[in-house]
Amino acid sequence: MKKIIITGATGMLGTAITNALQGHDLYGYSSKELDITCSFKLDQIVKSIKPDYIINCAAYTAVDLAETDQEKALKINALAVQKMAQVANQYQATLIHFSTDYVFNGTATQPYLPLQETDPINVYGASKLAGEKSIAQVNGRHYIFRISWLYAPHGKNFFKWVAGTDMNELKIVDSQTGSPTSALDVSSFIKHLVKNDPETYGVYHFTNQGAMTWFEFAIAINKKLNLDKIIHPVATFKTAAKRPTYSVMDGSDTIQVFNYQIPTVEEGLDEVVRIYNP
Ligand SMILES: NC(=O)C1=CN([C@@H]2O[C@H](COP(=O)(O)OP(=O)(O)OC[C@H]3O[C@@H](n4cnc5c(N)ncnc54)[C@H](OP(=O)(O)O)[C@@H]3O)[C@@H](O)[C@H]2O)C=CC1
Ligand SMILES: Cc1cn([C@H]2C[C@H](O)[C@@H](COP(=O)(O)OP(=O)(O)O[C@H]3O[C@@H](C)C(=O)[C@@H](O)[C@H]3O)O2)c(=O)[nH]c1=O
Repeated sequence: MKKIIITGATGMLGTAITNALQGHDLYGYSSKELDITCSFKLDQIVKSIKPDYIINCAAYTAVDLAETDQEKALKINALAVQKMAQVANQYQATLIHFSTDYVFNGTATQPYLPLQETDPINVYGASKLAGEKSIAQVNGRHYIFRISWLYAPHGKNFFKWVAGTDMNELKIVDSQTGSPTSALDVSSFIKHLVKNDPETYGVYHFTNQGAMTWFEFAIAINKKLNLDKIIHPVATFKTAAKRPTYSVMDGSDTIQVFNYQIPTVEEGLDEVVRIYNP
């Protein structure tokens, strides 16, 4: 049994990780209970709990809003993360942090490797990259997992939007390719990591295996849930933030280093569909 702090514990990933880690000595904090930008409170909590792990699920994730709220995105996704890495180091805790496929510019034609050049094309991606860099500077016991296109039976996400919208006809972009990733699969992996920690710190990619466009993902959701919606592919969908055209990430290091078989995109979706309760 490990002592584990979870920040952003009521968000999509935080909820899934909290569920997966039941049985450990968990200290989960919503944004109201612990605002990670409050470094004094963060320090106080870590000092008093002295956890084995801090799992940071707190983040500014509103990709479009970030374009006009750069300061807040940076404060939460970079400055607070830097402090968290320092505090984790100070009290000998291992930090598990999550980043995104949006650190890449999307011009690649093959899956991105963890050490491949980053070049975010939107403010959210830039703020998450700044968070990664500030963790690396501290150079401690820190894992960074870049995940992508996260969805779950709970929380706010693309799967739930397609499943729950009243619209019978949807227009969905087929000009962006990535790997939809189940938060349940990320959580099962984190459970495995906490149990079998190889202590090989660094940046890793974790996504469900396989790739598709948002349009193809919408089609798959429509089919698996028997929604009977009409879904049209479109080349563009106007949004404030640019999104990478191709953001598939290579997770073979993760599979090897952690000795873990990552489920496919289809397996991930099947499990979420099975649990989803409209
Ligand atoms: N969602 C996705 O598609 C992807 C997510 N990621 C990364 O995965 C991680 C988890 O994301 P996800 O669960 O989807 O995000 P959510 O937006 O569902 O959850 C984020 C949580 O962070 C909380 N939060 C926001 N600001 C603060 C703060 N200052 N202090 C404490 N908590 C705060 C939010 O609380 P409140 O709601 O009260 O503001 C919310 O509960 C993030 O690092 C994200 O960048 C990576 C790739 C894809
Ligand atoms: C609502 C809607 C969206 N879209 C497009 C817009 C966008 O390109 C794509 C997905 O839209 P979303 O806003 O759900 O996704 P988005 O916010 O871009 O999701 C991202 O979130 C952050 C947090 C990450 O880290 C990324 O990995 C990624 O998951 O679908 C349509 O084509 N038609 C529509 O009707």
